[in-house]
Amino acid sequence: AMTSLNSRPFTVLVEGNIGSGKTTFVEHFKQFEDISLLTEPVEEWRNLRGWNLLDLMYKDPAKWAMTFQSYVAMTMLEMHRRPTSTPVKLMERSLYSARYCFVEHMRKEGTIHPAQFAVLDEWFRFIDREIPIEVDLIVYLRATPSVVYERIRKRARSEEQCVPLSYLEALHSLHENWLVNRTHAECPAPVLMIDADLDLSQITEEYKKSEHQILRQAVNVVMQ
Ligand SMILES: Cc1cc2cn([C@H]3C[C@H](O)[C@@H](CO)O3)c(=O)nc2[nH]1
Repeated sequence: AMTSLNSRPFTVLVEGNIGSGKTTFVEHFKQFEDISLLTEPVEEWRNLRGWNLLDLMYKDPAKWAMTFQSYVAMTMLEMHRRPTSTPVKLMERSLYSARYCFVEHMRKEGTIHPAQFAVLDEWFRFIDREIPIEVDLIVYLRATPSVVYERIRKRARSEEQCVPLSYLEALHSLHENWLVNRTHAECPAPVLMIDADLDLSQITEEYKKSEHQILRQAVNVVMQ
């Protein structure tokens, strides 16, 4: 296994809409011993001391979105800061998709009150200013909203069955703003786009494209 010569691992964020295949993508990299995989801690959000915050949020967003997003942000910060012994670290989602996609949408929709947004945004700014979070590459699983809508229905994660297509379209636009139009300067890492509309049989070829990018860049970092 490659040993990392410098203090921190080559860090890759895996980003994309609900149902775009992030967990499947991350698990594809289980085959590499030099990569640590940090999947989205959905089970923590579904059971915090017995409370299913994900379900509470979907059932009563006005009451629970703020609580849910503040816990999500904490779990994301923990993942960003989690030490890994491998030269490469792959993370599913991030504090950036939390702020620029989900919290941003809830602010625009009024699901989160402006005063609640101000508190969350102060937290994000504080973390961005005070806590070093390094990102070297973002893999964007770019999918059409109608495609992920169908997948969510098939996947049948109970809390998500009420997710309307309009929500997925709004989240898609926010991902496009962030990762294609690059409207947020706080996360300047290069973006590698994957066509996530492809179904499982075809997508392995797409993964290979990113494998090469990730491992080659990782070797560069390690050999620096
Ligand atoms: C960073 C971040 C991830 C994330 C996921 N979610 C929801 C979308 C999916 O239904 C589920 C798992 O990604 O959690 C959310 O509402 N807010 C989030 N913020």
